[in-house]
Amino acid sequence: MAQADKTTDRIPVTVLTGFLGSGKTTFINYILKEKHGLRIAVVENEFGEVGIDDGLVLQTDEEVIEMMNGCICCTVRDDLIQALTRLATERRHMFDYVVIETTGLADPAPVAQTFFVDEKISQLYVLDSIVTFVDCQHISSHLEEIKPEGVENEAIEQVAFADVLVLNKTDLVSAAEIKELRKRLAGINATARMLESEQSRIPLDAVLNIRAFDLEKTLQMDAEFLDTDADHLHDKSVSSVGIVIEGECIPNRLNDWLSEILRTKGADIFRSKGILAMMGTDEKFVFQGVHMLLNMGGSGQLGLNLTPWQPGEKRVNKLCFIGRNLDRAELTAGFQACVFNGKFPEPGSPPKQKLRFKVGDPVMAKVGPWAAGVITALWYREPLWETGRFAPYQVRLLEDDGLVWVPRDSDVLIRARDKSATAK
Ligand SMILES: Nc1nc2c(ncn2[C@@H]2O[C@H](COP(=O)(O)OP(=O)(O)OP(=O)(O)O)[C@@H](O)[C@H]2O)c(=O)[nH]1
Repeated sequence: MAQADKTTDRIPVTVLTGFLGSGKTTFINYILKEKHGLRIAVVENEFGEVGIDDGLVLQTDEEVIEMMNGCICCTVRDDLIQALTRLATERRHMFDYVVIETTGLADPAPVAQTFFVDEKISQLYVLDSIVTFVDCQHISSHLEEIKPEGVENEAIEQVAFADVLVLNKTDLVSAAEIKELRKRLAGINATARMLESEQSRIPLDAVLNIRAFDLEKTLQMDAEFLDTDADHLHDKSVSSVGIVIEGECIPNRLNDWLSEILRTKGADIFRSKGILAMMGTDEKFVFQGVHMLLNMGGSGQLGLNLTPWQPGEKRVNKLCFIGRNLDRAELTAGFQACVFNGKFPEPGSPPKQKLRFKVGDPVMAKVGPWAAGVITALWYREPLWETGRFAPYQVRLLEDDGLVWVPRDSDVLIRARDKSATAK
């Protein structure tokens, strides 16, 4: 792959755009891991009261600059100009390519415009291309959204301005849906090259250093492209709620709460993400939601390998929700209830139901496959379970001495065992 712009010595820039959750940060992490011979500086911009992406971008030797609090296409454009000027003047020896990740709600046009209308920036940088990520599962609903008068549909703008369209998350849709989507996207942008990907994995030479941005073509599509006074309006009903709360989360409560709000409000919650402290582990937990789809796990499991919570370090949970008509008080209270407040709930009384087995009985328990065990407790409960929640049995498994609890006294989950056959 070529190094910097040899002819002019200007630094090439790729602008990454694409609706919330389409796979931009996944792509950034992919390029930071790949060997491509380029030293890349990454500029991150996030829409959201609480910055999460700086934690979700892999730690590398590359330059990563985070710009927060506002949309790169409007309020922080001056910050972008300053950051790019500083990079080129103070740290020029450290990189030869720039990738800018815009927020999922950014209109790419004003960002692209910066490389033509700002004199200094246009001398230092050349806009290589606008690469737009598309979440194959969710893009259609965002393209169809009716906006208030004068407010632009960001998803359409992002597709319209793309030099390359990356149809990501092909694992979540059928081949027929992809074919249909290709037609629809071509209707908005007939000239962009389309690539398909899973986990944002695309050949890097198809998106970096391709010199695809064409000012003539852009001006034909949008005659006001270079007009710095042309204003654009964002949809004010879309906002973000950031939550920062110290403490440790109770895993099953958090899981139930997140699943419930995404199940019931996922149409309006476009995007959710967070970095969390969980009881019983020093590992940081990450959750990522796109509408109703939720991905949650230890940072290792998600391939992020964040530095674990250190001894003495305050465990501060950071979450961000972006969507339409969000209820800040309800979201904050809901999360607060998932954080352990130092008090264990009262146990309450177990149900009056008569159980089939007693302590010491040999049983087979369904833990994936059936496993032999012995009943160790009746009406078992975990200390953090809500008041009145009990499991009929706790069972010690013979194979590894592990303890499990059985949620129902039913033959589907627990059966009598012939003691002589498998007892330890
Ligand atoms: N199933 C599936 N999930 C994916 C794929 N690519 C990314 N994801 C997941 O989608 C979620 C959002 O991905 P991100 O890369 O954070 O999206 P983004 O465009 O940076 O999102 P914003 O920062 O909100 O604009 C994460 O949970 C990813 O792991 C894919 O190809 N298939």
